[in-house]
Amino acid sequence: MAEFVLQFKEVSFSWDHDQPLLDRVSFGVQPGECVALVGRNGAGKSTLLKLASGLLKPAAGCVTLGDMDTAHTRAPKLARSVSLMFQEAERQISHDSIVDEVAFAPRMAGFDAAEVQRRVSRALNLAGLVGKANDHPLDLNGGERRMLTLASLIAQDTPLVLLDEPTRDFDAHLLDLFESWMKSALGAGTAIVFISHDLDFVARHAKRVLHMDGGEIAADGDVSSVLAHPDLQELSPMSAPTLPALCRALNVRATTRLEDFEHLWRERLHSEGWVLGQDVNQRV
Ligand SMILES: Nc1ncnc2c1ncn2[C@@H]1O[C@H](COP(=O)(O)OP(=O)(O)OP(=O)(O)O)[C@@H](O)[C@H]1O
Repeated sequence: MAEFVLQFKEVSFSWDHDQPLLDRVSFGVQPGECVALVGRNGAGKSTLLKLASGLLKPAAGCVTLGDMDTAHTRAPKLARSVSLMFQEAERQISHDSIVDEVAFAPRMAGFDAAEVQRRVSRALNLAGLVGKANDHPLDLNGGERRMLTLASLIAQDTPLVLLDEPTRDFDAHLLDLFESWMKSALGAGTAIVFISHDLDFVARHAKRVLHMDGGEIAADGDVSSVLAHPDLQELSPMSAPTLPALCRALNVRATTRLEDFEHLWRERLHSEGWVLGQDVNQRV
């Protein structure tokens, strides 16, 4: 079995020959990993996801999915290993009913009717679309259409899922459904690579963050080390997630876990001679 579900080896790509967009980018993603891709607008994040899906081919270097080189593997075979939600997710919807949209990928993959039915039911259930199976996708609002593309990805059931700003347009209910699906998919060993400008969402879910800047991966590490690093603001104008930003302002070691913050903050107050009571905090 391949060690990585996705690997970039020295990958370069440009839309315009005079201006390379990605310059010898290398990284690997293992089964069950949750990786966030962050960076300023135009850094090349969406392009990188399209290269990862095999929709684009590198100008130099290679992208592999398991043991398949995307440059030399046909799309139907790649589709068993990877699925992608576009930034403009509604543009990838092409059927007149929700159920047909979700059934399309498993049908194309050659599954029998019973398996297609099983996958569609599971996907509609996880995406909260059971009661709308026969509706037209145009009857859905923006967030629901994004959930419909998620349902199509769930029905595809690939070991690697790529998501380009997946939580745009979500209300609290859809975000809840989406986060539940994410946790269960990761628990089942699916690898997820997602782009997001919502750094609190990144801090809640990603175990690892790739920060793209200047055509390369400028930082690759856990959430606290990448998103709370002072260089982040210098690399690109992104504010840190709420908790690491608070830690920084209070001069407490950066963390993305509320329990850790509480512990660190109590330690700090204790070291400064404060006594913490139920109702009254006073200095001795
Ligand atoms: N199909 C295309 N043809 C030509 N240039 C493109 C194409 N797609 C993207 N680009 C250019 O490539 C650069 C990187 O775009 P990309 O969408 O990959 O960045 P991004 O980091 O995802 O940005 P954002 O956060 O705004 O979505 C931009 O300058 C963009 O204009």
